[in-house]
Amino acid sequence: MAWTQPIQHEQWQPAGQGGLRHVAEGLPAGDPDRGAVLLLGNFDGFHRGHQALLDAAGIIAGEDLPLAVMSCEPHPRSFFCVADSPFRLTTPATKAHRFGVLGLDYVFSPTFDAAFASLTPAEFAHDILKRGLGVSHVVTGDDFRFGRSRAGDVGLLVQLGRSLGFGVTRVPEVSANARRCSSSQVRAFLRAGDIQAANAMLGSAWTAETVASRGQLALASMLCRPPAGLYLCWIDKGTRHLHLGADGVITPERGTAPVPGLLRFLDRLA
Ligand SMILES: Cc1cc2nc3c(=O)[nH]c(=O)nc-3n(C[C@H](O)[C@H](O)[C@H](O)COP(=O)(O)O)c2cc1C
Ligand SMILES: Nc1ncnc2c1ncn2[C@@H]1O[C@H](COP(=O)(O)OP(=O)(O)OP(=O)(O)O)[C@@H](O)[C@H]1O
Repeated sequence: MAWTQPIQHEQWQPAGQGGLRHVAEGLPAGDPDRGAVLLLGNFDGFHRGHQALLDAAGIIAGEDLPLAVMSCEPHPRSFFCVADSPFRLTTPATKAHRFGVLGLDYVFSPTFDAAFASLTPAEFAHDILKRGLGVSHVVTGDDFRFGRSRAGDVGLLVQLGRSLGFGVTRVPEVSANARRCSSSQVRAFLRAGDIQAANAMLGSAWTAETVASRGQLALASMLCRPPAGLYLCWIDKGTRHLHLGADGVITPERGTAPVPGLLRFLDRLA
């Protein structure tokens, strides 16, 4: 699929209807999705660093092995309450939609709660990756941390994989314009209104979910919010000039208000 195209015309489907399999706890013995190559991380907004992990995983999986991604809900940042304002790049629905478009076989989406957060690195590797999902291989970046208090790093994961019988691939850092690609940096660009820089790091236009709110159209409340202003957006089948208010309400410069769905931010005009 042409990931680098700025606008993708795939059909929007609400959460749970995209055909992507959601695995919350584990896969039963004999399940065809056991033995997958699994990307490890949060993957909020699928940026170019994440794409590099997917490319590496695709090569390992080839034609034979299932390809999957781990992405917890809620986002660990929400669980640990480290965010004082909406920060997410994707709603659960747009995230699932993106994973479906990328051709993954399933998303492992455990509930990130106190019990999950307190798993030790060894418990995560043994109970979740090996026994629960039966992975054959996992793929991470160089800074992946896991387990209680972020105690596990990629070196430990390699050791655990060796003793438990799954492979580990560490993908080198991917940068854009001399900055490490990261969801945090994309959020910072969006909050500064630098849509082009955010999109360069994402590798495609930031795709936000819009919802009906008190008779108006608004950005989904969990989403990171660019500053109030006029934006060039792609919606449905064409570009529109849309005002974004400080409260997240979206109004068209002219014409009828768009209906709730996907809004792709292309540039900030004013
Ligand atoms: C099983 C498991 C347990 C985790 N436990 C913690 C934890 O106790 N504290 C923590 O800060 N991160 C923990 N993490 C890491 C978080 O998923 C997340 O990567 C981390 O909070 C940093 O998020 P950030 O990379 O978005 O800053 C755990 C991850 C896994 C897979
Ligand atoms: N620029 C990058 N290059 C290579 N791997 C990356 C890069 N960014 C993230 N990864 C890897 O992708 C996986 C998912 O990472 P994660 O969801 O934490 O993304 P992130 O962009 O680092 O997010 P945040 O900025 O919120 O911490 C992890 O294994 C991580 O190491």
